[in-house]
Amino acid sequence: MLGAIEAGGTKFVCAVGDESGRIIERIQIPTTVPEETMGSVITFFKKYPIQAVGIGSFGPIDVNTESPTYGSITSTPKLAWKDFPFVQTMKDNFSVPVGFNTDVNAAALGEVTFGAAKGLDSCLYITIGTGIGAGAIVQGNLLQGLSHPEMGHLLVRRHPKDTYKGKCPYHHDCFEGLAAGPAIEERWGEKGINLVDREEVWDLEGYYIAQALMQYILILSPKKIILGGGVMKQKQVFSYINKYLPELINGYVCLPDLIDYIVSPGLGDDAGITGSLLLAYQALQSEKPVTS
Ligand SMILES: Nc1ncnc2c1ncn2[C@@H]1O[C@H](COP(=O)(O)OP(=O)(O)OP(=O)(O)O)[C@@H](O)[C@H]1O
Ligand SMILES: [Zn+2]
Repeated sequence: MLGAIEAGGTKFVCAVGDESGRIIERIQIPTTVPEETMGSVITFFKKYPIQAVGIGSFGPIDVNTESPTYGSITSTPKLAWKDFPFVQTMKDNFSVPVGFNTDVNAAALGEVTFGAAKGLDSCLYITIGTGIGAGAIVQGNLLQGLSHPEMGHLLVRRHPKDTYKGKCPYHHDCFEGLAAGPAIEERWGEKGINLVDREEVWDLEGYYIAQALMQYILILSPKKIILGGGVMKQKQVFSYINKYLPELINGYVCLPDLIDYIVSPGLGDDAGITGSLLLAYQALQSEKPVTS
C-alpha cells in the first residue's frame, strides 16, 4: 500500500492506494499551519500499513537530493510553510521511502501514466488556478535541472488594449500575473466563474495562454499539452487558444491537430494525487535493496 499527498495552498489531499492508480481511501485537509495540517496528515496515514509516501507539493521546493535542505518548501509566500522540512517530517513519522516533487510534475506523471498522455514519453501539464505552474515529462523522465521548472512566470507580450497592471508580486505582468485566476478577478472585478458570458475575458485569457504555449512548444516540444486548474474549467478558452496559437507560430513548427494536442486532464482533478502515488512507487523502487 502506498501513501500520497497532494499539498496545495488551500488544501491537502491525502490518499492511500497502489501503483495502478487505484485510490482506496482519501481525505482533504485545509492548509493552515504545518503543526495543524501535518498533524492531520500523520493521523490519517497512521491507520494504514504504507510502504512509501509520494508528495506532490506547492512550491518552490528543494528537489535537489544533494542539497542539505532537500525535501523542504523554500521561499513560499505562505510564510508558515517557509523552510518546512516536508520529507524529513514524513520520514520521522513513518520510516519509509518518500518521493518528493512539485504538484505539477506529479500531475504530469499521473497524466503520462494513466491519463491524456498515456503511452507517450513526453507531456506538459499546466495548471491555471490561483497561480500558474507547469510540470513536464521529457524522454520519459520528470523534468528537473538546477531545480524544478517554474514555467508560470514567463514574460508575455501584453495585449495592446490590456491596461491591467498584473498581479505577480515579483514581476507584475508575467504570464501568471496576467492570466491566473486572481488576475482575472482583479482585472474584470468579478471571479471567473461569474464571467462565463463575457467573451472578451476568455479571448484575452486565450491570447496569453497561447503565447505561453508557443514558448513551451519551442523549448520542450511536448507530445501532448494538458491544461488543468480552476480557470480551465471554462472550456471556451480552448477555442481561443486554438485560434491564437497557429497565428503566433505562423507555420514555423508543424503541430498536430490542436483538438487532440491541447486537452483537459484525462484524470480530471485526480491527476496530482494519482501522480503522487506514482512518486511513492518510484521512491519504493529506488530504495529497494539490490538482490543478485
Ligand atoms: N469554474 C471556474 N471558472 C473560472 N475560474 C475558476 C473556476 N473555478 C475556479 N476558478 C478560479 O481558479 C482559481 C482557483 O484555482 P484552483 O481551483 O485550481 O485552486 P488552487 O488549487 O487554489 O489553485 P493552484 O493550483 O494555483 O494552487 C481562483 O482564482 C478561481 O476564481
Ligand atoms: Zn511572476
